[in-house]
Amino acid sequence: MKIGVIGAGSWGTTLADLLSKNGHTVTLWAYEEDLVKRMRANRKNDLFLPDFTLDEKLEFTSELPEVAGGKEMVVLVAPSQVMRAVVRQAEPYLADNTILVSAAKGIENDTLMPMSEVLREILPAHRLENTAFLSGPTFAREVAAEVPTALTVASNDERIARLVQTTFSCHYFRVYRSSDIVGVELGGALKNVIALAAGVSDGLGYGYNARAALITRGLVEMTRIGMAMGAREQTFMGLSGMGDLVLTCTGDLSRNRSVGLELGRGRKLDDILSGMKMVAEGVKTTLSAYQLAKKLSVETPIIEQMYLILFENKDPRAAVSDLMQRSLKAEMNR
Ligand SMILES: NC(=O)C1=CN([C@@H]2O[C@H](COP(=O)(O)OP(=O)(O)OC[C@H]3O[C@@H](n4cnc5c(N)ncnc54)[C@H](O)[C@@H]3O)[C@@H](O)[C@H]2O)C=CC1
Ligand SMILES: O=C(CO)COP(=O)(O)O
Repeated sequence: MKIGVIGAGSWGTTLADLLSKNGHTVTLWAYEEDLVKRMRANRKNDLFLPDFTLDEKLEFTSELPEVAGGKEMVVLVAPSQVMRAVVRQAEPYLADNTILVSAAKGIENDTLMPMSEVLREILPAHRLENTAFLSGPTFAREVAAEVPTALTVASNDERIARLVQTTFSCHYFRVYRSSDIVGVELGGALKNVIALAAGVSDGLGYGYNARAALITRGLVEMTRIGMAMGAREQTFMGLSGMGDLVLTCTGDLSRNRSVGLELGRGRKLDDILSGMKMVAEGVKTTLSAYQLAKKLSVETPIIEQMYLILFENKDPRAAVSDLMQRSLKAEMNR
């Protein structure tokens, strides 16, 4: 297949490399023109995925018409807050039957939309059946190193899900199918908020008990928001829900968990973010998730405390104390 990948961060670069190794003809678009020049010269993404030499057949561009035009599949891997702008610019160049695969994990600020709703708003109706959403426990560096990985693709159209599944799957990358788009993409977006909280807890020096509690109760909050948005409860028990939540709350490769760790150790958010080239999607998604939960009248105490730490400067220790001293309840798992 001829495939374009929009976004040469660590995940877009890794997926482009994988697809090229799978035998497809792949063009990777980077936002940074200089990076394109260096990737052409060195076959390395020194900004976002150093240490890996990219497949020799992979092509690079900074021109959207080149990555979008004449492609059977285009993979969207820009950060979620800029996805709308990037897709709007690329859309006019897409062929009528191009399949779009979104791999971003976030909820847009202001509109509070997951990526499927953003796409529904900006794409012409005929494109919507040709979309799929890829999510799951997938640290880019591990996939680039060909470590066994499993994840989920969701689409309304079973044929599209099957096609994406076979296009991406290989001996180290196993893709499962789902028809629950909102569940799959919200799992990936909301787990980042809980990963920030798990990082805060570890940064404060709390132990494994606290982390296990955050993961378990965090999953309940994710499920509640998801169900209020029309997702299936069962989806949150899968790779794109619990799978990605466990990975990101416990894995030291997580950027979101790292930001939380630094917050727990007492650093200020602006300070932490100013030293990062990469995106920690959970920061902006916390604001969206907090507002979305309020709008849907869903109880999400961990997300609320994470919002207060990030956006109202609340002391992390006070946030944990407030979580612990809420009124005592029966254990409700949804
Ligand atoms: N890195 C990972 O392990 C995984 C990341 N993801 C998701 O993939 C999406 C992309 O993240 P990463 O590849 O990790 O990015 P990254 O953090 O490695 O790099 C940042 C990316 O943002 C792009 N960017 C910054 N400003 C931009 C703008 N104004 N317009 C267009 N692009 C801009 C940069 O060019 C670069 O591609 C995110 O939603 C992330 O949650 C999903 C699974 C795994
Ligand atoms: O989504 C991811 C793994 O599935 C990557 O997590 P971070 O964005 O926290 O690094």
